[in-house]
Amino acid sequence: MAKQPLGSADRLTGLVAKLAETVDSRAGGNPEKSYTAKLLNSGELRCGKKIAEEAAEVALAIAAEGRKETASEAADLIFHLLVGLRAKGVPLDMVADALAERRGVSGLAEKAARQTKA
Ligand SMILES: N=c1c2ncn([C@@H]3O[C@H](COP(=O)(O)OP(=O)(O)OP(=O)(O)O)[C@@H](O)[C@H]3O)c2ncn1[C@@H]1O[C@H](COP(=O)(O)O)[C@@H](O)[C@H]1O
Repeated sequence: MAKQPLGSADRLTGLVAKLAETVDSRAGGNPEKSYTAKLLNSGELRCGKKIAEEAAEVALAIAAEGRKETASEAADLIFHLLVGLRAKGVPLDMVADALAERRGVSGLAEKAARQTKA
């Protein structure tokens, strides 16, 4: 079966932007009423562990499950990544800066430059 392309990110970025606002709004909230508040309250280590767990689930889904399961695990990972970034105090603009700096630089060229430096 031909693999579908990623397609437009417009809808996803809009939803991620709203989710980021929700995550921000939950900081300092009641952990008994909000999973986000509970996770943020649990600290950076716990948030980091959840991201590792969710990332492993995405990896397993990509390797061995269907597209729907993979999309669902990816959504979990995006949510937990936002919570982890909030827990760490890393604004999305900083991630945007990191991504923007790499634009147009081939991953292979970047790796070769690192190996020359080492
Ligand atoms: N997108 C999500 C989202 N994705 C996943 N999850 C939760 O993430 C949790 C972790 O999944 P697991 O399978 O690891 O469950 P678990 O083992 O019970 O979790 P842990 O005890 O290990 O933390 C589940 O309880 C999911 O419901 C989410 N919880 C919240 N959101 C969004 O955040 C908004 C605010 O949620 P609250 O903060 O709960 O009000 C929601 O309206 C959603 O838009």
